[in-house]
Amino acid sequence: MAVYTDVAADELADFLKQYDLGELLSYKGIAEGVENSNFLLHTSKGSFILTLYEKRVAKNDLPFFLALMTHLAEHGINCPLPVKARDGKALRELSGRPAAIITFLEGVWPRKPNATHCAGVGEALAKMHLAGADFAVRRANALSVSGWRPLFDAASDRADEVQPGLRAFLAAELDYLSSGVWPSDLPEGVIHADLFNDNAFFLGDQLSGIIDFTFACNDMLAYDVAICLNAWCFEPDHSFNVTKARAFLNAYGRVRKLSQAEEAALPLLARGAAIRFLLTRLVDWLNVPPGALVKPKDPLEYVRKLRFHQSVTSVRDYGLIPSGLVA
Ligand SMILES: Nc1ncnc2c1ncn2[C@@H]1O[C@H](COP(=O)(O)OP(=O)(O)O)[C@@H](O)[C@H]1O
Ligand SMILES: N[C@@H](CCOP(=O)(O)O)C(=O)O
Repeated sequence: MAVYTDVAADELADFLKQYDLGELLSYKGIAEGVENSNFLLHTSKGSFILTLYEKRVAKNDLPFFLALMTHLAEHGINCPLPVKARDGKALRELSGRPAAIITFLEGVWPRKPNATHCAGVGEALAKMHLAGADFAVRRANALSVSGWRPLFDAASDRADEVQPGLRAFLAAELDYLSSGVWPSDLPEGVIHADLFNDNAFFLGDQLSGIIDFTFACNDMLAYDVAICLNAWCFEPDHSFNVTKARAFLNAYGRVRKLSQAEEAALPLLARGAAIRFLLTRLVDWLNVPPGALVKPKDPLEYVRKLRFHQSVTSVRDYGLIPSGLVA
């Protein structure tokens, strides 16, 4: 459950007076997510999500996220829209945190994703990549290679408390990934960077929309593919599900074809994507703020994923026939 900052009812009612959203009927903290404090609001005009931006989000980046959601929604991507207050501004402050209200998206995220869900996400991710092509605002990825070392430094002293040998494992992988092997010449654009199953909503097997753009940034499009491969294509026992990977990658490729270079880089990008989430989870695991209603996510899940990608040599292992080869 993620509520780091609580909001009192009278404070919220006052806050809502700045909007044209009617009267507050009820609100509650949302028992999901780990990054920000989220509340579901019911007003006389409908349902909305209130987000109070916390820890990892730099205030300067918030206009990027809000403008991106608006841009994507205007380009046919089903995602929440920031709600503007009467003064025309969506970004405000509440309980000492930057805050915004966004529209409520119908659907539920899949607790047990199947290959059809994976295909839906592949298609949506590729459409998002195309829709972001003419988004003019830029935001560098603060959690790419150069951002991993500070996370490691923040957690390394206590890493072995979580799993013996974890510190050395992470140090070796970081050394490898920062030794000049990380790609720099693949197609770039706006990436979601956190399209996990709790950020993709479905009605039945049909994707109804995507949420949570608080890690969105400019980076390699194939890196976003690698993040999803990790998030969607492993089983609860941490084995890789090649059927789901094939469904995801083929659906992505039908909308935006991966180049040969992008395909070839996938194992490396998936290693990077694995260590990025391993490290943020590890830091969070070791630093739960006292009193916060949050269930930190398991960093060790990503150790197993990382080991899998270390053993991959070809996209065939992901269920793909390499481009340029006849089936
Ligand atoms: N626009 C939305 N419509 C419906 N539910 C939402 C919306 N945004 C967030 N939620 C709910 O809040 C939860 C946490 O939101 P999320 O943005 O993932 O959290 P965080 O800000 O911590 O990353 C989601 O899993 C979902 O249940
Ligand atoms: N997806 C991340 C955690 C942050 O995302 P949220 O949407 O759950 O707040 C992970 O799984 O480590």
